[in-house]
Amino acid sequence: MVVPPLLRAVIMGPPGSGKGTVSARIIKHFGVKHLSSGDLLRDNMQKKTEVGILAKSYIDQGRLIPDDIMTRLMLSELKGLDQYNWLLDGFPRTVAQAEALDKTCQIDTVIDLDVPFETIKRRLTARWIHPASGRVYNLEFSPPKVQGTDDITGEPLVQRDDDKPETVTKRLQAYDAQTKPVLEYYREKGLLKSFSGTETNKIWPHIYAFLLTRLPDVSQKDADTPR
Ligand SMILES: Nc1nc2c(ncn2[C@@H]2O[C@H](COP(=O)(O)OP(=O)(O)O)[C@@H](O)[C@H]2O)c(=O)[nH]1
Ligand SMILES: Nc1ncnc2c1ncn2[C@@H]1O[C@H](COP(=O)(O)OP(=O)(O)O)[C@@H](O)[C@H]1O
Repeated sequence: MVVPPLLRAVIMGPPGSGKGTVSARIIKHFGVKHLSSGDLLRDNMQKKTEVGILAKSYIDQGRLIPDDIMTRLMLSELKGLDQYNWLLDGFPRTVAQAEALDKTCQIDTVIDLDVPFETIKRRLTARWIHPASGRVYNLEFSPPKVQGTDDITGEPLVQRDDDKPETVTKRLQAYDAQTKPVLEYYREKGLLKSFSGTETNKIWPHIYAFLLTRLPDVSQKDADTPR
């Protein structure tokens, strides 16, 4: 029997482009492991670890965490996922990170969410999260069932400090300067698959169809509309 190779995928896109939202749908349908650099950093900040304390000073300014720290953190987490299909979200964000990742494994798919900056700015001010799980809500697009509380645990939702308008502008500048070159890096390797649009619900069916060429849908079989 021929065993298909494990999925080694990355999801990219500017802050607020929907990486977390789309990742949750990918996990639900394709059962892959998800590793989000932002969730991992927020977890470290909440626990006040050495990395967390250091990361906070960068994140609050809308700046990227230095490559060596970020790469060490993510590659050490990835070691535990060796046997699984996985999806990286928020890493790599610089060419140096992408090169370090290439030294440890072979990425085969890069999903790029190409969403205009104007659309994003509006979304981020309405974003609320459940820090413990990384679940994401939006007051207009995907509100919680009960205002201010997580649907699953009933715990309070919070707004991210770095979703303030002035920090969002800095994060978008960092994306342009440091992360756009990563798109080029993967484009040249023939791995980049871009999905353009302003609404996640319109982009998602294309991503779903694309991934279906690689993995079976493991979610409930009777749900014929992929959501
Ligand atoms: N209005 C609107 N909001 C969306 C859409 N897709 C995602 N969002 C919300 O936009 C915010 C950013 O999405 P998120 O998945 O966290 O993006 P990420 O920063 O790339 O991980 C969240 O509050 C989402 O609920 C959409 O199509 N329309
Ligand atoms: N790969 C990375 N390299 C450097 N900094 C990172 C990386 N991933 C996350 N960060 C830091 O954490 C912040 C939040 O990341 P994330 O939650 O992925 O943002 P978003 O979902 O809005 O794109 C970033 O603005 C950045 O400061």
